[in-house]
Amino acid sequence: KDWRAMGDAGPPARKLLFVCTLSLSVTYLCYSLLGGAGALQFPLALQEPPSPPPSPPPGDASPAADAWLRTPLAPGGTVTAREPGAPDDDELAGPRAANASGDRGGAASTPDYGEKRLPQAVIIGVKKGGTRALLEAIRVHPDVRAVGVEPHFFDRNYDKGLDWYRNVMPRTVDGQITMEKTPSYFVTSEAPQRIHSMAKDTKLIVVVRDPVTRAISDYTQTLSKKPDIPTFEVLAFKNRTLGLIDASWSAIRIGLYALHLQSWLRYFRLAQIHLVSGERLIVDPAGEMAKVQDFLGLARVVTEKHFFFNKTKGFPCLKKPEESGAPRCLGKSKGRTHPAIDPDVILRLRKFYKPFNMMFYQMTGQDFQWELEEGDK
Ligand SMILES: Nc1ncnc2c1ncn2[C@@H]1O[C@H](COP(=O)(O)OS(=O)(=O)O)[C@@H](OP(=O)(O)O)[C@H]1O
Repeated sequence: KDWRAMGDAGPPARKLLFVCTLSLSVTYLCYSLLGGAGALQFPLALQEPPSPPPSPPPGDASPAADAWLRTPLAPGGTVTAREPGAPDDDELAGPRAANASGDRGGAASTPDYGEKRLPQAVIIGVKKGGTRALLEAIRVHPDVRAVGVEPHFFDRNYDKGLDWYRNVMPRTVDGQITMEKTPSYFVTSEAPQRIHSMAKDTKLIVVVRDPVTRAISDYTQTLSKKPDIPTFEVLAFKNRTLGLIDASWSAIRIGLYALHLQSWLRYFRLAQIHLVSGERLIVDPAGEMAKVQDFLGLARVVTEKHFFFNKTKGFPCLKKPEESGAPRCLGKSKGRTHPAIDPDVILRLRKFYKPFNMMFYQMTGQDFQWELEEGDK
């Protein structure tokens, strides 16, 4: 069965899709209703909370901790996306963000020729899925130029306008693809319509990862910045005795992939959305990159020979470029050790996500096998 064609399917398939998604939405709504007034916002409950307006550039101009490839200064870039507190791992603010635009390592690599263009392909999610690893690997391709930090245009900076967004981008010559990644787009309700109105043929890439592991990874990141937060087990439940999961907690909510994908399918055909397995990106980065390059219409330039497995890091890293430089692994905030979580809680979460995962497999025609035990995969 040609699952990828489902996005273009005729009325019966669409109807089935609608009915299934509706039933999941109702399931989610029941959760929200049972969970109390705080969650009575569906479908708004699926959106990220509105962000504060971007702050003026802060003084901190330390380099990105997490780039596989250090990015040079790009003339004119003025990204100011940031959270009220410390920026997220991939979100650099002010002057640091201005350094974001551009290319792969080395000051000489920022070309002053070519044109700044709006991106033709965007990595829209998911948070903690492996989006940085993917972006840095695809940037190795000579026909790809990407902005190094997350511009957050379609969620936080939309009022700055498309000229601002274009200016954030690196210069490209004809035939090169401009890219960016901002994982929060996937769960931003306005993002599908906004990206569609920029260019309806934009290629979208989503790196998905087992929603349970993703939630723990998300929590681990928050914990690293705010060590005093309650335990994962406490935050995961509205009522632990009743086994009622708190689906309004963003760490849980982001993993309801089927519901989020539904919003994108209102504006984009499934064939325009490429899903990368976050798990496979770690065990077989070259295999996933082959599919990404095919999707982007690029020659398969990024292959096995670009990766090696770093045992200390426990992840694949990029080999050093031929002429110079060191091998490039992602920084310390990528591939963190997760805290041990109560196995009963994990089990409960697996049950919670199962119908949403099944729906997601149906919608996409891909089985990501998140229900299988490690050994069975
Ligand atoms: N090659 C390589 N090196 C290091 N880490 C890798 C790699 N490939 C995938 N990953 C996984 O990426 C997870 C972080 O995902 P993101 O980059 O999407 O995070 S973020 O949303 O941008 O903060 C990160 O999650 P944690 O392991 O929970 O830290 C990694 O599991």
